[in-house]
Amino acid sequence: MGEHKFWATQPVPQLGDAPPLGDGYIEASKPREEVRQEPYPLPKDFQWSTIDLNDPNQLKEVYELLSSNYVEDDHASFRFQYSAEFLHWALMPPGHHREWHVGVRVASNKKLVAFIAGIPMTLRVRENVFHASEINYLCVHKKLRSKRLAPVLIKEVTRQCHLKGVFQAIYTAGVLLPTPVSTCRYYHRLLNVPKLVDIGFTYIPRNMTLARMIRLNKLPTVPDLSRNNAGLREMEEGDVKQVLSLYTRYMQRFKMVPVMTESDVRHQFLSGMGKGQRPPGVWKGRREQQVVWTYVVEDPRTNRITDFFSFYTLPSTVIGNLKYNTVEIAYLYYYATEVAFSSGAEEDGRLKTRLQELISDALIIADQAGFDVFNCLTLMDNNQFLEEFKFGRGDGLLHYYLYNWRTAPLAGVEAIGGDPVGRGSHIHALELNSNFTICSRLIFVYK
Ligand SMILES: CCCCCCCCCCCCCC(=O)SCCNC(=O)CCNC(=O)[C@H](O)C(C)(C)COP(=O)(O)OP(=O)(O)OC[C@H]1O[C@@H](n2cnc3c(N)ncnc32)[C@H](O)[C@@H]1OP(=O)(O)O
Repeated sequence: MGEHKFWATQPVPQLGDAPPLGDGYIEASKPREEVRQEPYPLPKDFQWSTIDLNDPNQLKEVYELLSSNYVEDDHASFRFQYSAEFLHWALMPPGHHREWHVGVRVASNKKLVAFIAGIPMTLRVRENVFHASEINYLCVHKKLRSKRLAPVLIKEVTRQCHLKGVFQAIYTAGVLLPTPVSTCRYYHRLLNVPKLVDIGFTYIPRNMTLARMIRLNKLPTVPDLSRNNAGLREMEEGDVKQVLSLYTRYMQRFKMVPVMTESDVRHQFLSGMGKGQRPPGVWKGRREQQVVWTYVVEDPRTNRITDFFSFYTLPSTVIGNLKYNTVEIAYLYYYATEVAFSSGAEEDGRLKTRLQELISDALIIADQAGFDVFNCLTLMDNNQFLEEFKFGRGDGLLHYYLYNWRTAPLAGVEAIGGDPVGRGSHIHALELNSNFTICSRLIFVYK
């Protein structure tokens, strides 16, 4: 991994450190008066700028910076294309701080050339629950790379977190830094096969034809749990309490999870639902400006919410393709089911069956809404459906990091049946070209 001049100075586990014996902070928290009061110096010609994402012009500036300069795959074929609605949703959860949306501008013309953002959260790592910030969207304009601006941005957002009394953080990156707490792999379920072949996201293997590939990936048009009064419908405001309860209980299965409140659930699962109403029972098409898609299953006899699942939209720009500008990608978000709490359900396969019913419907909904591909990571209970649903192993890894918190490594990729390579190639018998290296919202839950 070479030398890390910056990371060697930070309170993170260093390479080669022995796994910690117990969990805890690396550096003690400081009282506010001991936190550095003035911003870190920037190179001459640049200035700090707190970004007000409620101002549509500033939101657009961030959107434009990221659209042209954010994460690309290794072959420079795809680049994340966050929409303004997405950024508004992802960066303004309940309790967010304007000061944690840190920008750098050129002093002379005020052009936004770098950005980093934090949002507050409550995190549970094993049995410890603490306030943390989730850091994301670190971006330096392509023309200003390799000038050590990134460490200054990181130090400044850290200072801003310290000023609010937050001394721990979580973040993900495609690059390997000191030192991941876990690593996950992306998996992809092809939906619009001809387009994905056209743009080079995937290809037709030698012993396969396009027609056969389309047939193999074809999905039904109506979600199964919407038939026979089985209770599938979009989540609504009135479901918040029950979804929170289901989420909280289900997440007990995992070792690293965001702890949510009612307002978090409302924000994460409803506020990005977009404009307008889709009539009940209509599965085709999408709402204007919709970022997150959340569905619940309501037991028609008891009116209890027994399950939920969600996914969000994050298109990627297709770089240099004449036919297509973007690839529409759905990312699996959170899900939970009551079945997990009925005794013996895991052992006798009922949990697996139920998860498959839910995710199968998520795929159908995404397909009907015109998504090209459905992504997920090797975390939560995703190993229960990757193979059956023809998810293909991607070539992108996502490393998870904790700042100023020590804990033994958590299972990530290994959670998938021990041999992701074999299983992955078995699933699809084809290689997927998709090194999407960072998740827009973090989903960090491991067994
Ligand atoms: C208590 C609260 C704490 C809050 C803070 C918690 C920590 C948060 C940490 C941030 C979490 C971010 C989560 C995300 O958003 S991950 C997404 C990152 N963004 C992109 O990949 C977009 C495209 N790339 C760029 O914009 C630039 O290449 C970036 C900005 C990434 C680096 O710019 P540049 O290429 O011009 O480099 P430099 O000369 O300025 O600086 C070089 C130094 O920077 C270290 N580096 C490079 N990439 C990353 C990276 N992704 N995370 C952490 N460190 C990174 C690198 O190892 C080296 O340090 P060292 O190896 O010498 O030591």
